[in-house]
Amino acid sequence: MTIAILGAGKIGEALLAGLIYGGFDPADLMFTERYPTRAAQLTEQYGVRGVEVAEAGATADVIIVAVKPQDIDAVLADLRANVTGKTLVVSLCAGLPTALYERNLPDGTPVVRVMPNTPMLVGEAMSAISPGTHATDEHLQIVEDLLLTVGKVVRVPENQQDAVTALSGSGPAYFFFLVEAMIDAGILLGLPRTVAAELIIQSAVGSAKMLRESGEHPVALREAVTSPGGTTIAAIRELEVHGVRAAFLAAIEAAQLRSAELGKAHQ
Ligand SMILES: NC(=O)C1=CN([C@@H]2O[C@H](COP(=O)(O)OP(=O)(O)OC[C@H]3O[C@@H](n4cnc5c(N)ncnc54)[C@H](OP(=O)(O)O)[C@@H]3O)[C@@H](O)[C@H]2O)C=CC1
Ligand SMILES: O=C(O)[C@@H]1CCC=N1
Repeated sequence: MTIAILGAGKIGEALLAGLIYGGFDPADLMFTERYPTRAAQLTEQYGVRGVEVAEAGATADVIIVAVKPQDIDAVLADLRANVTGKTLVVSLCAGLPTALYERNLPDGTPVVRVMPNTPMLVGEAMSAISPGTHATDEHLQIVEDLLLTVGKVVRVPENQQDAVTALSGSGPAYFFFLVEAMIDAGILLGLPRTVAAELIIQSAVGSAKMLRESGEHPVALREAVTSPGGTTIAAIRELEVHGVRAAFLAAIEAAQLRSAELGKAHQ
């Protein structure tokens, strides 16, 4: 099975690296990139061929679209004439519905919409997949197997993809933002930046492992840290006073609305 990744930017390169790390033969992979210097650098690093979108469309069994949603029209125009209705098309693009691809590609084209995230780079992606009209269970299985090499996969109805995008697609950015803010707090308290960073990053990794491995609800884990009359409850009170929970609800809702907007721009 040959796979072409269209747009080897942040998420496209993460997938390329992850697939190779997961055992794919670089000879079965190709990518497209607009700038020759970037393409040459990727070829040198991964041993994968850079090609034009037209060649990728004509030769690959699976096309994975990883360009920004704003760039999709040019890609569809280049693909249209070069794919057959049998090529499996996988979209990683926020907001873009499978119907957009189905309308612009040959009749019967199987399309699977995916929302991955960047922890793919370390084999810890969370990806959600949804079939378009012509994607069969077999197509979904192909995509699921590909993504299992770089992390976890869930299947969701397509109408949940904007919410997924807001939660796990953008999610790593919220955690990084939190870590950044906590390191700044360490600076405020007079700690050297390197020490503050080590304290917070290890606390983040340890907390994530506890969430995954203990099977406990986050509330129970937080309560176990929160001693009566102690330090943690003093901090939690400030988080509540500053509306941090409400800020997360509003922020994630805004991300969902933006995902839906990106889709509407291409209807
Ligand atoms: N970053 C993330 O965490 C996630 C991103 N996504 C989705 O993945 C997609 C890519 O995002 P991201 O990787 O962040 O963006 P990037 O801008 O890093 O990557 C997009 C890449 O596509 C290239 N490109 C654009 N048009 C073409 C074209 N016509 N032919 C070939 N290459 C092209 C761009 O080149 P150039 O640099 O020249 O513009 C760029 O290298 C988006 O649709 C996004 O919604 C999904 C989940 C998570
Ligand atoms: O910010 C974005 O639009 C993309 C989609 C999800 C994560 N990054």
